[in-house]
Order: sequence, then structure tokens, then C-alpha cells
Amino acid sequence: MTYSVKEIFYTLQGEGHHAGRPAVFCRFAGCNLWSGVEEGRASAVCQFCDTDFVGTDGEGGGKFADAASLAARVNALWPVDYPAQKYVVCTGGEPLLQLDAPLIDALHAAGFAVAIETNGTLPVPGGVDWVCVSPKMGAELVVRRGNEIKVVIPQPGQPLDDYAALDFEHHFVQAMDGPLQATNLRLAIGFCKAHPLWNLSVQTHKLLQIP
Ligand SMILES: C[S@@+](CC[C@H](N)C(=O)[O-])C[C@H]1O[C@@H](n2cnc3c(N)ncnc32)[C@H](O)[C@@H]1O
Ligand SMILES: Nc1nc2[nH]cc(C(=O)O)c2c(=O)[nH]1
Ligand code: SF4
Ligand SMILES: [Mg+2]
Repeated sequence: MTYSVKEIFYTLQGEGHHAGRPAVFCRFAGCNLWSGVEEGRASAVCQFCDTDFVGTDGEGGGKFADAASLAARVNALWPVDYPAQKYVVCTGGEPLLQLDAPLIDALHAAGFAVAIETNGTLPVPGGVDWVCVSPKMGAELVVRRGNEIKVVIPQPGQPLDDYAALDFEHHFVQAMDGPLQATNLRLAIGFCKAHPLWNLSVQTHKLLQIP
């Protein structure tokens, strides 16, 4: 199939369990919980998104006619003299609208471990090596197991106790960025201290001013 990709870049994973790890990010275009157009934000299921995932005009973005060509572009960003620890984070937008078995196979063939950042509303294909789910209020959570669950807070009514009972290895809360970011960070810190299963995920790439 043809893949629509907003941007591809090499940076450090900023969030969650693998914060600090070098990774190629493949940001797929499009999401099932918001159009990405500002005028539609207030009526979207997910209203707090911090990301531009519309179109294919970002750095390294484009339409890729097949899995091999997209995997080759991802691979081209990895340091040629260091073919170990290869790690690609598929994000978006919602990557599970496009990530499929041929692409996972092509990334594996290029030597990559494949991670996803997903809103958890779509099934995860087999072979994904690291699954990070970030549930969104108002959207049904179908991905109820994985490696990490990373809950953006606050989202009114979110069932954090129910999330704690799901089958995840690591549990994170992440302060919602936006006008109330400082307040949300205090809330997240207090939540972790009161519920020590949960650890704080800081969006370190924003502090570091890297992509
Ligand atoms: C842009 S999303 C893309 C992947 C997928 N659609 C998802 O929602 O998980 C990547 C991560 O950023 C988080 N995120 C989005 N907007 C945020 C914000 N304003 N503050 C903090 N985290 C945010 C999401 O919850 C998710 O964990
Ligand atoms: N450095 C960095 N780390 C990230 N972790 C999750 C991101 C995302 O937008 O999915 C992201 C991102 O955009 N940049
Ligand atoms: S589900 Fe993810 S990509 Fe979609 S609007 Fe929400 S945070 Fe952004
Ligand atoms: Mg981001």
C-alpha cells in the first residue's frame, strides 16, 4: 500500500520508558480522533494534540509507494557506522491507520526494532516490538495490553484505576502541554507521589529543544 508520512527524523525518544534513547521517528499523516485542522479541534474526540500531522510536507515526509521504500528512508537516517540498537518509533497522527505487516517486516529486515505510539483505538499488528498506548477519553480503548501505558492528564473522568489493572509493564502519567502546563505538571507529580505504581513522563525533547 501507499504510506502517507508527515515527517521522518532522527532524534532521542523524549518520553516514557525509553526517554533518552536514539530513535528514528516516522510520523504518519492523519488521525482517527482529530482532523488536525485547528477549526475542528473543539469538536474533536481528542482536543489537546501538540502535533502537526496533516499532509506529507514535513522534513523527510512524503508518499511512499511501498514498504521497502519507506523502510529504506528510515534506514538512511541511522548512522551508517553504527548498525546496532536500531530503533524506529512509529507515531503520528495515529500510526495504526497505516502500519501493517509488510512495513513491520521491511523495518525488521533493515535491522530495526519497531516501536509505536498509539491512542489504543485500533488493533496492533503482530511483530511490533514496543507498544506505548496513550488512551483518550471519549474513545474506546481496544489495546488493553502492551509495554507501556502513558496517560496524559488531566482528562476529566479518566479511569486511572482501571488503566492500572490492564496488562502493561510500565505506567506513566504525562502532563498535558498547553496553557495549563505548569499546573498540570504539579498535578502529575502529586498523582505519582500518591499512586506510586505511576511514574512521571516528562516531555524531555521540549526541554532539550530537539525534535
Ligand atoms: C501526538 S501523539 C501520536 C500518537 C498517537 N496518536 C497517540 O495519541 O498516542 C504522541 C504522544 O503525545 C501525547 N500528547 C499529545 N498531545 C499532548 C499534549 N498536549 N501534552 C502532552 N502529551 C501530549 C499523546 O498522548 C501521545 O502519547
Ligand atoms: N523526541 C521526541 N520524542 C517523542 N516521543 C513521542 C513523540 C511523538 O510525537 O509521538 C515524540 C516526538 O515528537 N519527539
Ligand atoms: S490521538 Fe494522538 S495524534 Fe490524534 S489528535 Fe490525539 S494526540 Fe494527536
Ligand atoms: Mg510529540
